[in-house]
Amino acid sequence: MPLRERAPAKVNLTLHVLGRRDDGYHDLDSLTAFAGCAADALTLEPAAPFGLTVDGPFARPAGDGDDNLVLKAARALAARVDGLALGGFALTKRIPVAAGLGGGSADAAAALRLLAQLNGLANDDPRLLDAAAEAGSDVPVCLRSRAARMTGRGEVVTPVEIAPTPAVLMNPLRPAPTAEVFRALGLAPGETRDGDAPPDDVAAWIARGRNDLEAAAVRIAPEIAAGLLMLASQTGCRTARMSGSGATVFGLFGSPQEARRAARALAKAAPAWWVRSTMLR
Ligand SMILES: C[C@@](CO)(OP(=O)(O)O)[C@H](O)COP(=O)(O)OP(=O)(O)OC[C@H]1O[C@@H](n2ccc(N)nc2=O)[C@H](O)[C@@H]1O
Ligand SMILES: Nc1ncnc2c1ncn2[C@@H]1O[C@H](COP(=O)(O)OP(=O)(O)O)[C@@H](O)[C@H]1O
Repeated sequence: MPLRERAPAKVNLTLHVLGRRDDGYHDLDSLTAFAGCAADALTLEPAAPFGLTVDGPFARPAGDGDDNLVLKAARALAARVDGLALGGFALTKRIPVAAGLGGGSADAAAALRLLAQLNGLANDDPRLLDAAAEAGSDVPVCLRSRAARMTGRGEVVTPVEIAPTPAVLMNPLRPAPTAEVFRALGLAPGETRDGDAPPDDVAAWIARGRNDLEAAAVRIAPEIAAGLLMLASQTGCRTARMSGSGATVFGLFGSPQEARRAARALAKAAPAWWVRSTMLR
């Protein structure tokens, strides 16, 4: 029987960029949450040879080659754990790719959880955390897949309690490559910006927050501005913002019914977009 894990989409409720480091990465401060029903599915068959098959609506852009983050994460863990038992992975790809939803990172984290289960490793085993950080900046926060404050390059993860938050996610199905968006932000190496301590109240943290990558991402994918306008003008959402490096935008609502109603209206108004209503936690 294969082992199974869900790999839920990540949403950056806030994303503040605090500076560009000399190693080319940016220091971030982000309140991050996870979608209840926008997720990839990953299985691991211990008896099968090491490898990966991919199916689902976004199988092609994700690819099943060596650069898939599932295999990259598995190799990063195998390099740290002598005699690590592996197996055959099968991924069903339902999260749009290069969308600011951390789909590849969620898959990498799910692969690490499956390997931890197979090999009897604890969730807080430092080798698991190191392998996650090597696989990508967003992978550490995806290991737990519950709301957290993410700082540093992404590797410093502090759990945050948030009330389950009804949301609509919408993506124009145009990729917004993360590195390109950070480049478009145009910070010089070593340049820093002041960061504020977030308010204790999570609702205020979200309401007063922002996504510093929004303007840079709009220059690369102008549809983002149209999505934000649709959310703000047509749905009555409390907050409309971009997730990660885009191009996914999200609206936050007072109730799941309002979110579902808005998702139906948006899917009709923008039939070429991927639209989902979900709870963020
Ligand atoms: C922006 C965020 C916010 O959660 O999300 P996405 O838009 O990818 O979902 C993440 O920081 C993305 O994390 P991840 O997608 O894992 O990025 P990585 O593979 O580590 O890095 C890809 C590239 O993005 C840039 N990068 C990434 C993270 C970071 N803190 N600073 C950066 O400058 C670098 O140019 C790097 O080469
Ligand atoms: N399992 C995977 N799912 C999606 N993309 C993947 C995966 N493995 C590698 N990639 C590559 O990683 C890049 C970022 O993908 P993704 O995680 O979807 O971006 P984002 O974090 O912006 O949503 C893409 O260029 C894609 O080709």
